[in-house]
Amino acid sequence: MTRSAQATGVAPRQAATSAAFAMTEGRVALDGRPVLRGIDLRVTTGEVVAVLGANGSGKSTLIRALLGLAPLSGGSTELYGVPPARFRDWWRIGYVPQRLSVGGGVPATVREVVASGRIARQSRLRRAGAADRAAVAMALEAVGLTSRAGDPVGWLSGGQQQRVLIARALAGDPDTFVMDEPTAGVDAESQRHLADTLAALVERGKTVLLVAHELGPIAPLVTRAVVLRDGVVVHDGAPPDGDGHAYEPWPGSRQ
Ligand SMILES: Nc1ncnc2c1ncn2[C@@H]1O[C@H](COP(=O)(O)OP(=O)(O)OP(=O)(O)O)[C@@H](O)[C@H]1O
Repeated sequence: MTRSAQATGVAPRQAATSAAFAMTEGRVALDGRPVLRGIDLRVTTGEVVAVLGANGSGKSTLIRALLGLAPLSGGSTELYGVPPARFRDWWRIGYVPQRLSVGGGVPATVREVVASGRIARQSRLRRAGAADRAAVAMALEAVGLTSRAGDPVGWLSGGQQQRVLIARALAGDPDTFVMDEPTAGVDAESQRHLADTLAALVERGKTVLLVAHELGPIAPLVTRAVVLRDGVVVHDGAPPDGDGHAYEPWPGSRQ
């Protein structure tokens, strides 16, 4: 009897590419200390996943490992079915790091930082054009910073700088957004802007993976919570009721 896979000739591996991220038994050691201790995580298209956990539980390290920024000491991870080292479609990922790191007197304007989000979309053959300028203008509008476009980013508040980073990711129109603590230390107005921006992304079927201490106004948009404790996943499922602050202890968590 012929097996169905042989009969159809369809490789079973194809299903894996629908996942934006797929980590299997992922391990990371920093300074010789295990920080991630065997993480299995698969994030599929259209999910809005919040990574929660106490300080030092490994949230940022997980995000960095998923993007190939922190090398694995064990296990494997893939972006859209491809290991990070061989991944080329970086325009598909919009990464919003925890903080803007253009201090030290770099006089970049808000518009310039946002425009840098178009780089993965450009090539040596095609320089910035009307489509890029339109995407930057739309991204600035989406985060409510159009009127500050010409200002040096250093003049903006922490919450506004966070919005610049989000606009930079929006400008690239990626499929997946990865945000490291977009709500941390951010004023109420910026949090509301973030919630509105996320709602529009969700509407368009984008995938979102974000790290948070507390979810605040974005809580209703989150479809799944992954809770870390000491480098392992102790809950993967329904998001918390309320603002996401009550992640520990987690009812029914895997201990
Ligand atoms: N470069 C590094 N070298 C050594 N240890 C590190 C390094 N970066 C992080 N760590 C340690 O790894 C652990 C996890 O850090 P990580 O930043 O991933 O946690 P986190 O959950 O994101 O924390 P927070 O909520 O405070 O941002 C912590 O104990 C931290 O001290």
